[in-house]
Amino acid sequence: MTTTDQGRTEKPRTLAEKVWESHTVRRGEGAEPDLLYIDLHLVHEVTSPQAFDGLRLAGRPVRRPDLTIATEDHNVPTVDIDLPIADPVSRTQVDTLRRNCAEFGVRLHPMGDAEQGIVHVIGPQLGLTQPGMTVVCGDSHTSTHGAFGAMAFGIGTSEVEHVLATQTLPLRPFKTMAITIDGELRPGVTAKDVILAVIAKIGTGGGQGYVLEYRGSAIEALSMEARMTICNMSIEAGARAGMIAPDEVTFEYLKGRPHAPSGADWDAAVANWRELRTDADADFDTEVRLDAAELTPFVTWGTNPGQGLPLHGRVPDPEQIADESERFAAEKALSYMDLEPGTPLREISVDTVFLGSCTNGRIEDLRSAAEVLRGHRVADGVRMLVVPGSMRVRKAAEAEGLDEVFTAAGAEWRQAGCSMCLGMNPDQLKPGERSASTSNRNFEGRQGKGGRTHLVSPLVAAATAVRGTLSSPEDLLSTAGAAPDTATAGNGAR
Ligand SMILES: CC(C)[C@H](C(=O)O)[C@@H](O)C(=O)O
Ligand code: SF4
Repeated sequence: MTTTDQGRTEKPRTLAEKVWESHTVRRGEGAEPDLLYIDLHLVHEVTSPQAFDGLRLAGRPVRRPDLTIATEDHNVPTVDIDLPIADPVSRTQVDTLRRNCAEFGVRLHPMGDAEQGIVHVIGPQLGLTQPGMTVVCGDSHTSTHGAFGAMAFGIGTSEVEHVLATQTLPLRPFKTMAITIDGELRPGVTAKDVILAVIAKIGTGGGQGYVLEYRGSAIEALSMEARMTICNMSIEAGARAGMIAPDEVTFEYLKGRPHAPSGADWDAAVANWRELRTDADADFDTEVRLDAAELTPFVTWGTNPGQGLPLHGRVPDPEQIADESERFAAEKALSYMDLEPGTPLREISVDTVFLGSCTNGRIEDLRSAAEVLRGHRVADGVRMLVVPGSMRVRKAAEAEGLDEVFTAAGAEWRQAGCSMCLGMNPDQLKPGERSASTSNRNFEGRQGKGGRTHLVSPLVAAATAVRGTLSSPEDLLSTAGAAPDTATAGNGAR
C-alpha cells in the first residue's frame, strides 16, 4: 500500500490498471462493463464501411473527428500506385473510405500521400500515439501502440461504430500478465525473436483475456521500433493488448513529432508520463519470466505463430509431441507446409522473402536488413520484396540510400502498405510457394492461397534472401562477400 499526500492509502496498481482507471467514464455495476473514454481512433478501409453506414442510418455525426484518423493500407498495391486499383473489391473498399472520410470530416491519408502507410506505423510516427492514452482501431494489431505505455487494442466493426458515434467503449477489465525478460540479448537476436519465443512458450491462447506488460532489463534496453515489434504480436498469443512502461527512450522518440506536445506542454506531459509505471508492490494475475541471454534467432515451422523454434533446430516430429491436440495440429501444419520431421530448419529453402508489415516495416528494420544485404546478392530463384511500412519510412530509407542497397542486391523496392502480410492486395504467394516473412501471421493461405509462410526477423529475412534457405547473418560469414557485423545490426539493441 502507498500513502498519498492526503493520507489515504491506495492499492498498488499495474500500468494497465492506471490507464484503465484514468479513462473510466462510468464504472460498471456488477456484471456490467465499464465505459472507457477513447483518446485516439485509427481507421482503415477494411473494417470501417459498415460502421460509417451505421452512423449514416442513425443520422449521427462522428463525435470527435479530431481524435480520428484514417489511412489506406490493406488493399493498396505497392507498385504503379498512380493507376486505378485493378481489383474491384479493393478499389471499392478504398473508394468507400475516401467517400466516408469526406462526408464525416475525418482526416485521411490516401495512397501516395506523404503520411500514408500501415495504420500502426503512422500513428506512432506522427506522435499521435502517446503514453497513457487509450487507442483503438478495427484491427487486431492495434496492440502495437502499447509500446508507448498506451492501452491499445483491436475492436470489431460494431465497436468502431460505437467509438465513431460516442468516443467511448463499454468494456470489461482485462486480466494482467507480466512478461519479465531480464538479461542481455545476444548479437543478432532481435525483438522478433523475443516475441516468437514468448508465443512459443505461452502458446497462441496463453494470453487470452490478458493485457501483457513486458518489462525487465532486456525490454528497457530496446528501441521504440523493437518495442513496437514485441507489442504488435501480443495478439498472436491471444492477448487483448501488450504494454511497455514509457521511459527516456519513449520520450526521446516522441519529442518533436508532429502531434507530440511542445514547449511547456511537453514538460507537463513528460512529468505525467513518468507516473505511468507499475507500482513496485502491484500484483499481476500471472507472471512469466524469460532469460534474454538464452534466446537465439527464432523461426516458425508451422501454421500458427506459436509453432516456432530456434533456427538451429529441426522440424519437430509430431510423434514425439505428448499432447494430443498439439500433435494433431503439428501433423496438419507439417502436411500444409510440406515439411519432413527432422529436417534442419536451416535446410528449408524459400522462393520469396518479404520484409515489411506493421511488425517489421519500420526504418530500423529496413536499416538492419540492408546492413546484412550490403555487398551480397539475393540468391538465384528467390524474389525479395522490401515494403516500407509508411511513405515516411520509405522517404527516410531513401535519404539513407537503403533503397540502393536493396535494389543493388536484387530486391524489389516498393511503395508503402500491408503488402504481402496478407492476401488482400496484389502482393501474394502462388500456391505451393514458400516465404520467409517478417510479418506476424503464418496461417494457411495468409499470404495467398496455398502459400507457405515462415515468420522471421529482418536479419534472418535478409540472410535467407542471400542463401536461399532459412539463415541467420552468421551463416553469411562463411559465404563469399562482406561479413556483416551482427553485433551492431538489428531491431533489438539501441
Ligand atoms: C483486416 C484486419 C481486420 C486484420 C486484423 O484485424 O488484424 C488484418 O490487419 C490482419 O492483420 O489480419
Ligand atoms: S501489416 Fe499485416 S498485420 Fe499489420 S495491419 Fe496490415 S495486414 Fe494487419
